[in-house]
Amino acid sequence: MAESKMAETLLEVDGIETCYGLSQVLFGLSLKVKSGEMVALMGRNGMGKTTTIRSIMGMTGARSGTIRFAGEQVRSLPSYKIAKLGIGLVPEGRQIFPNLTVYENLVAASGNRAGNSDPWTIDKIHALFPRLAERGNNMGVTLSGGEQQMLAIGRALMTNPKLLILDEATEGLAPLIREEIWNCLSMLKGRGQSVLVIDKNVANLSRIADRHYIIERGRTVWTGTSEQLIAEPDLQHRYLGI
Ligand SMILES: Nc1ncnc2c1ncn2[C@@H]1O[C@H](COP(=O)(O)OP(=O)(O)OP(=O)(O)O)[C@@H](O)[C@H]1O
Repeated sequence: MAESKMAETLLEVDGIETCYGLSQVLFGLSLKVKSGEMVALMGRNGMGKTTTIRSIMGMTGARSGTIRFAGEQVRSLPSYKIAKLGIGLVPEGRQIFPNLTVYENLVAASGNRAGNSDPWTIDKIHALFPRLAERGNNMGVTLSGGEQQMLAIGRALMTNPKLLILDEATEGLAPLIREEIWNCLSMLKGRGQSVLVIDKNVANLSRIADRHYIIERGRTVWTGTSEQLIAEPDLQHRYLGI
């Protein structure tokens, strides 16, 4: 049943504090993603969204608090172990492998550890983003920004993640490509994929995300559903500068 599936917490971040050297960026930040949910993380530049993702992934370890993923405590695990538990990351700046071909980028970390009954395959990724099939033999470095983002999403999906995280899903992309990425996210939500997404487009986020967290100076200052976010335009003005 969708109801009982929605009730299961996949990711639970509770009271994390994260620093870069002596500079503390997160001050007791908490959030949750339930199975099958699409959750948005919003906030103005520099408020700690990327640092939250880096903390979850173990790239910049949180010094306190708890992070549980799929029932396991992951706060002090190395990044590769956290990824293997089933988190697919589409990082800020995409970070595709520039000296591998598009095809090699897609298959480099592919797998189905979670035992997804309808796993992503290269053919399905090509059907989702036909441009990646056309450019299969091209080196990553030759791709446009939009193609790189499609590749980064395709690469993350090829790991068949329990949770897909996108940091700046559509930042810096041309309008048509942005639309393609939003359509892709809608389709993923329809498939029941759990997603944590950072983006600045509140209109699109409130169209497809189930819940939202607004971060201000390393703390969660608001959380609610899309309906609640739309009903409070003042919030967008106060915390998002819109
Ligand atoms: N490697 C780093 N070393 C020191 N400070 C950092 C580092 N990375 C980020 N910061 C600082 O941490 C704070 C939060 O940055 P973060 O990138 O998490 O914000 P953000 O909300 O993702 O913003 P943006 O939308 O600009 O990406 C900022 O003040 C930033 O300058």
